[in-house]
Amino acid sequence: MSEAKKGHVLFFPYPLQGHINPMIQLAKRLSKKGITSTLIIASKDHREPYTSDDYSITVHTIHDGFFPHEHPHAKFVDLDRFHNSTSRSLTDFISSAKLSDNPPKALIYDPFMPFALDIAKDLDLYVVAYFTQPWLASLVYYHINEGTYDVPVDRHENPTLASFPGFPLLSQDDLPSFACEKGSYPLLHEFVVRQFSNLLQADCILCNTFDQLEPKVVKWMNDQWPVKNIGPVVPSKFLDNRLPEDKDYELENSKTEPDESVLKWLGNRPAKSVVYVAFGTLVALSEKQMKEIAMAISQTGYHFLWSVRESERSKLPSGFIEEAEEKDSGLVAKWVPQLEVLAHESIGCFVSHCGWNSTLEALCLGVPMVGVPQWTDQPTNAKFIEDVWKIGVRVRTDGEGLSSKEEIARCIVEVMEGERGKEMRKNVEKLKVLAREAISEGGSSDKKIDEFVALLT
Ligand SMILES: O=c1ccn([C@@H]2O[C@H](COP(=O)(O)OP(=O)(O)O[C@H]3O[C@H](CO)[C@@H](O)[C@H](O)[C@H]3O)[C@@H](O)[C@H]2O)c(=O)[nH]1
Repeated sequence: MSEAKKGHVLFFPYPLQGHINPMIQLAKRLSKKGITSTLIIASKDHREPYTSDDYSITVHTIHDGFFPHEHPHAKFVDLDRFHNSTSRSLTDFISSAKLSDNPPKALIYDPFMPFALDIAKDLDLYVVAYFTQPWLASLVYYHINEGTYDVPVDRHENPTLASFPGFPLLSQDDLPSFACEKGSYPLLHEFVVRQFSNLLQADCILCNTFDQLEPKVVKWMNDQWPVKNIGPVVPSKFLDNRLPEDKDYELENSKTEPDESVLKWLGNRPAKSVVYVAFGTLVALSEKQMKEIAMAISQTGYHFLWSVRESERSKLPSGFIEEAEEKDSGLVAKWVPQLEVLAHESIGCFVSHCGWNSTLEALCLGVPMVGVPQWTDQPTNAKFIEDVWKIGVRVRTDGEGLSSKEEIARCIVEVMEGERGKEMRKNVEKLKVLAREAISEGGSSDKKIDEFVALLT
């Protein structure tokens, strides 16, 4: 049962699934601790508000300035339009919410949208920045904003190792993609660095990580800002099980049924025998890279489950899906219940782009990884996966950023049955225990959530 309601909090996630999910998960945890939560999603499509009974979370859409016929990614290109229109919509939404019977006390916003902080401050709310990417990437952006790290003009000229407090030395390949060369991704570079432009005015800063995962980085952070690490906010069923109904990232009334056929297929495979491959919700690999991965998997001879979004399927080698089905060697699905899959005993390793949610999920479920990072925070996450936590390996690339089938196959075999693979499995099991402890009653993240709730009530 939920506690009696204590206060009302607005959540304002950056409108991408990988950012919305950690907000939903925090809202569920806060709701169980007595907070009423409203999730505000900036969108070009209007949807009537709906409430999830289980968690007292209401979801509202506000207009982001784009039109239904425009490409869903237009808002990532025309940043000014997104900023100006969404600012107006957010101001209107908060102003009218303040006149309601249960006015909000606080706004939890994604620092990808620093304008939300200014709006909430002007409207007299307690303002909370919630990072859904790890400190590993965010701190690099912070140092760029502060002028304490100068992004090189050419990543290949004079390659030096970048040094940041609490970090191992980072090569250009380990840095977040927006931070390894001046002029590459200029819009996105400015976008991620701007997160820190007004951050000091936030009343509190949260992050979806846990203290024991990045202890050196966290120690440095704690000396600078009022930070609370409240993660991992992976659904409770796969962690502490204190919210038994919290089985996935969705809210009750929009749930899609899990794809039983995938789990049934896994059920017929021996323990730790299947290679699971997935690249999250955004990454679009080149056709060449998809083919190298497909050939690598076939070459290793392991059973595989590959989640390939509809838009990516045409990049697979022709006949690949049919041959896998015929030989019963693998399954290509359009979308899989990833948490259920990673929790399945048949899974031996996870070939991943190292998005932060996927990384936390693998770690919480004790699955070693083969990292094929593509961009944004993924290279830095992969560096920690391989060299700091030692729970996986990262595939190397050639001068054009392509990983060959031989290299991918070598990494998969190493994790599945090499000596290092055994160590990785032990290390990931240890992190799994620490992750569970952090979010369980009295754990570091649970305490931080309680402290946070106390600030709001
Ligand atoms: O078949 C699938 C494939 C994915 N997922 C889920 O989709 C999410 C993917 O999230 P993530 O691993 O973070 O990848 P992206 O969707 O690519 O996330 C974006 O946002 C993240 C958080 O900011 C960043 O770390 C990434 O680099 C960025 O690409 C995870 O929860 C997965 O469980 C499924 O449930 N089924």
